[in-house]
Amino acid sequence: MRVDIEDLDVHRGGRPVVSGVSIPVPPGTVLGLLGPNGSGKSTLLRAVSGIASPSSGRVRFDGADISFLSRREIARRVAVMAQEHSEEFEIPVLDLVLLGRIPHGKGFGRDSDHDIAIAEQALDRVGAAHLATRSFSALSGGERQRVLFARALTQDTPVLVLDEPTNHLDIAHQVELVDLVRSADRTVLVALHDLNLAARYCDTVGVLDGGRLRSLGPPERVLDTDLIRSAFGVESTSVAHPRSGRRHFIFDARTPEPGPDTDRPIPTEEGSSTP
Ligand SMILES: Nc1ncnc2c1ncn2[C@@H]1O[C@H](COP(=O)(O)OP(=O)(O)OP(=O)(O)O)[C@@H](O)[C@H]1O
Repeated sequence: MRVDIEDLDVHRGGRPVVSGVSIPVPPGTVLGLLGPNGSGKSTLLRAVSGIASPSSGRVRFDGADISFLSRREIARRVAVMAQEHSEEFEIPVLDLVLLGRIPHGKGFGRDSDHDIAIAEQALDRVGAAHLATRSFSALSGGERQRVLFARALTQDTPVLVLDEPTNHLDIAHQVELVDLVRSADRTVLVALHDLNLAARYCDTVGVLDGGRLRSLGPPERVLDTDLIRSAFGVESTSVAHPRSGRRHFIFDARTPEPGPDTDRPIPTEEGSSTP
């Protein structure tokens, strides 16, 4: 399913936090949203999921403006894995994952064998089958994250919205999750802080800064040391990955604030300094 974000403005707390953002996301591609804390990534994703209402502009799923879709119609198109979740549910993991089937159900009633099979398969895919009978509230941060991803997969939507999905995950599970995202054959919008992960897994990256889209395009075109300096305030070195040859960033130091100390050399680990 195609997602189009068109000239979107979103206000929070009476001020604009997303301004004039337009991003076309072709079907089956992965868009990575990058940007410093508070740059508007979550707010943009909330608008794409129909949770936050834009003050102007629109989001379209295959051409349909989501402001004209019912909650159920939206939930059949997009599954959300939010950054913060208040789910201190004392319910078994499998039941939580089965909540993902609600938009497909005909009302309240017993879960069908088909629904249970989909939920179990999703738990298996995220390596959490062994957690099925545990209480969600008793899981670790990374285990919760994987269960919530299983719930999003169980919703079986053409679009996935993931807000920092690798938060809390150890490196093996980070790699596993992004591989799963890539192989899920869905249209994915994902907020990430790890620029190297984004460069490796996203077809397109959009860099937000102060609510505005600063740059949009393939990671190899968008991400460079100048952009990292100006958007994130960090000095970096770009190196070719020894095996893949892909560009990889090593982060060196915060860019000095402009002012009288700007010319001070940046200290390096060895104690020497670079001008
Ligand atoms: N409910 C709210 N009321 C007031 N301001 C809000 C609200 N939600 C978000 N904001 C503000 O909107 C701006 C963008 O926040 P948002 O969470 O979208 O940023 P983000 O890029 O996802 O940040 P992070 O990387 O820290 O998760 C921030 O300045 C934030 O303080």
